[in-house]
Amino acid sequence: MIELERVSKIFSSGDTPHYALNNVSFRIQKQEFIGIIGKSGSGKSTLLNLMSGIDSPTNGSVKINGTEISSLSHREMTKWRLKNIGIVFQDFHLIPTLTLLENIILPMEFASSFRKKQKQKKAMNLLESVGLSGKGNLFPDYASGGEKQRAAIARALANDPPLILADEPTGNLDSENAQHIFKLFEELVKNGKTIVMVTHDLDLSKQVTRTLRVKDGEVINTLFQDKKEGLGMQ
Ligand SMILES: Nc1ncnc2c1ncn2[C@@H]1O[C@H](COP(=O)(O)OP(=O)(O)OP(=O)(O)O)[C@@H](O)[C@H]1O
Repeated sequence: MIELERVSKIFSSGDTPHYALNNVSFRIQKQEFIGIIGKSGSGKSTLLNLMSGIDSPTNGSVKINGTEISSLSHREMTKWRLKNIGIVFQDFHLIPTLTLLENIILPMEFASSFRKKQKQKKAMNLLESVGLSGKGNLFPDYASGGEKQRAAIARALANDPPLILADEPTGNLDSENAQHIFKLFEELVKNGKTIVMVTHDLDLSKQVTRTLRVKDGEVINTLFQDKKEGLGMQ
């Protein structure tokens, strides 16, 4: 599903190049639930931004589902991303002037051939699947943090992408809501999605199926989580 080969990302400040990522290679299979962990500034968000095509690598190859995404033009990338990747942010990024339901319909307006009624129905189904039945007419400002994040996840699923990338999706939530979001992700993985989630939450990072640890721009090890036997090094 995801294949990074010798990927580097260099940001230049003045004359000094800064390697946000340095020669990173790994693969992620379909239906894995990956946690990306590491200290602040280690390169986690940069890694996620390269996988989503929000940013492009200085060197190396990023393939998602066989597509070399850095070879896509900006226009092609936008179109491709709408169908292939759902993105969930720590601070939700919901549009405040649209209701939760309208926020979920929005990505379908750009990428779905559904008629208006079908889009509405799909959005209602998604709302129900994230436990927000009856909340579709709420504006984001009147929804709780957990509700906003669930709506943001429903929006990420609107065009049924195979891959969900989430940057600190539980960072603004209390532990109970964080667990709800985590359970929702687990359910999505069971139903065929692949999820890559940056997290600072150690409890959650112990519950995913695999962890990539980023340190100073390098992915230094890969831990497999076997729920019965605990963590084991690959
Ligand atoms: N656009 C940019 N220009 C210059 N430097 C950048 C840019 N984006 C990130 N960096 C630098 O690259 C490094 C990695 O940043 P990144 O945001 O990926 O870290 P992170 O692990 O996600 O941190 P955090 O956990 O605090 O969000 C940092 O040193 C950061 O300052």
